[in-house]
Amino acid sequence: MGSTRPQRLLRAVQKNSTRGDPQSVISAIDHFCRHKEWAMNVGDEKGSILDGVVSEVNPSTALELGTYCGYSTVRIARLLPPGSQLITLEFNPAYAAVAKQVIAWAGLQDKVQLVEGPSGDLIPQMKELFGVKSFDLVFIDHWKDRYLADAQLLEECGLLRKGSVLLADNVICPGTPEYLEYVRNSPRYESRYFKSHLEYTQAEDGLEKSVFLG
Ligand SMILES: Cn1cnc(CNC(=O)c2cc(-c3ccc(F)cc3)cc(O)c2O)c1
Ligand SMILES: [Mg+2]
Repeated sequence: MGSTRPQRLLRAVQKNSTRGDPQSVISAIDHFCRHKEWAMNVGDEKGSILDGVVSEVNPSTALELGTYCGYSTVRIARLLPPGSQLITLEFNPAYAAVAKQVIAWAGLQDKVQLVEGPSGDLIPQMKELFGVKSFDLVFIDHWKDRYLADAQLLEECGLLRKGSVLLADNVICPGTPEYLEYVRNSPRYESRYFKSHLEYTQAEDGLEKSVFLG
């Protein structure tokens, strides 16, 4: 059985970055994806926008939907203040296994709770599993046809408070039309589009930042 792309990405991290140095892990993944094999990480250009939003929100409790190889998990966790937690949900066990090792290599395992399973089942368990009251920031980057359902589920489970920020990747490419329509037209959100490019390409993509108004 040959290696998978996530496994080759992990090997590139272990070869080309310094253990315990998150920035070097981010750079190693970006180099691998730009020069060796494209992979669906949020990437460096959209990643800088993500960094800005994380720094602005300065979350005590953050949620990520869609871990993949842990690239955005590392980007977010490296900016979290001491004592804060990032919970990241991944459906695919093979991705979760790689992400766990990437997060550990970056030395961020104490700030991150990686949970395997379907987001639709796990979101209603966040309070009982992790004692979460509400999320200050949610980075949405999983299956594009789950964005709307999971945003509404977060509302219904009382996991959003006045001022909670949703940041959604890929709202143009591959696109999340029903989610965009919802957050841009709902009186419960103040939404703004950050124009960018699909990771490691010149195709248009962007992030949608939506503040929950309560
Ligand atoms: C299988 N799976 C596990 N997690 C997921 C969720 N992520 C995506 O689907 C995803 C896809 C793309 C993308 C793929 C092909 C293409 F031509 C253009 C864009 C980019 C992204 O940033 C993504 O987050 C999918
Ligand atoms: Mg994405």
